[in-house]
Amino acid sequence: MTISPAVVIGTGLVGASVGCALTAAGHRVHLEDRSLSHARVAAGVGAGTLDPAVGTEVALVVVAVPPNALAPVIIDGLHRFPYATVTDVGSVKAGVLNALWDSDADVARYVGSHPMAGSQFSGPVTARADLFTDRTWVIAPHRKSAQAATDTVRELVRACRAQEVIMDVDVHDAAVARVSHLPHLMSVLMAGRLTEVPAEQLQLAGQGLRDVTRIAGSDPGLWQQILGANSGALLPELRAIQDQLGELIKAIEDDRAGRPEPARRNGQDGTGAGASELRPHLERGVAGTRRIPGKHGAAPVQYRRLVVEIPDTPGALSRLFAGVGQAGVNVEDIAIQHDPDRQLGYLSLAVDPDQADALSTAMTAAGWVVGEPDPSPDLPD
Ligand SMILES: NC(=O)c1ccc[n+]([C@@H]2O[C@H](COP(=O)([O-])OP(=O)(O)OC[C@H]3O[C@@H](n4cnc5c(N)ncnc54)[C@H](O)[C@@H]3O)[C@@H](O)[C@H]2O)c1
Ligand SMILES: O=C(O)C(=O)C[C@]1(C(=O)O)C=C[C@@H](O)C=C1
Repeated sequence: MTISPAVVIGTGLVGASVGCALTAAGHRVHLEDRSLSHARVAAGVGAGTLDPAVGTEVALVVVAVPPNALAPVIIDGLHRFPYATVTDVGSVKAGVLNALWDSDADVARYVGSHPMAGSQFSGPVTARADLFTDRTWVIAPHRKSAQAATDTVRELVRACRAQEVIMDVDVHDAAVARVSHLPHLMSVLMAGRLTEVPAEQLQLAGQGLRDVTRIAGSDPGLWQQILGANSGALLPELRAIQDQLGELIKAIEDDRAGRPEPARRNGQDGTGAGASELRPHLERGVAGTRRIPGKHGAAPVQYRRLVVEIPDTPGALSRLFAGVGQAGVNVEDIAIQHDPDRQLGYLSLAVDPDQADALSTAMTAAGWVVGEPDPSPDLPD
């Protein structure tokens, strides 16, 4: 299946990243955007050329415009590029397809798709050729999609080094309500509360808060369109969370009421009837995080994390990784926290649980200060 030359319409974060990935894979990419400056910046970061494509030669059109603009731009693309497969990267699929059924466009050449990769940023300046590497990319053929069109989109996904998942349009929209849109709103609510927190208290913000609020920094205009396009699937999820929030509040109220007054004042653990009601909520959270697939879409793997103190000096990281390599251990993930008071950081290494003890011993013998391996299995990222 050939995907060259390709046209990317909408050269913001996702479109320019597609352009960069395809260009890096050796394909010719023509860029279009209603904002000429976006297209220019996209070309500047290596997403493709501003030269117009010859309509009859184009093999693939990737539409990466905001949700409300998707359907008309796809329809226009099907008309202007009469032999091309047209796909889009929109976050919600059913409404776009319904609009296409109502049009006179050659719908057989359209196969929708959705890379499950992005960021809180917008525009081509933040584009990255590796945005989709190893990330899931949903392909959602419909009942009239030509097999050749689906195969062309599969080739696009391969060229962007993503992992394809073929899924029905409605199943996709229900899934993203749960794994993308509801999490987004939870992050928004949490981050919104911060507007009422005094600045001196915000100084205490740690990584947990940053993890929970990152995506709340996304473009409200884009998300208003995404959420509006998927409100049917989203509302039951929101109501379920509303119920669970009520249960959580009650559990904490009962916990509080169950503590004898001195224990409550001293902040001690309660022994009253309500004291145990909170725990199932916390355990359910742990169970949920463990269901998130691991790297490369594999089954969830519970790694263990070793925390190694690392001096803030040149070459320290490379010495540390050389030591890990000599111990024959593969590092699955890393994270660094900086000590606010001392000139050192803490490097957290996620490794196979069977190798954690041996690595800890080897690193300690080599002079590193290693925290005890966390006895509880790590949760997947
Ligand atoms: N941001 C993410 O994390 C993410 C991830 C996956 C998919 N998506 C989807 O990708 C699409 C693009 O999102 P983004 O984050 O790249 O947005 P963006 O704002 O970074 O880019 C959108 C681009 O489309 C252009 N545009 C708008 N209307 C147009 C039109 N009618 N014709 C031509 N160009 C037009 C804009 O000028 C802009 O350059 C959306 O449909 C979104 O749902 C976003
Ligand atoms: O910001 C990120 O990390 C994302 O991957 C964003 C994310 C997601 O929720 O997974 C958001 C919306 C898109 O439709 C796809 C990806």
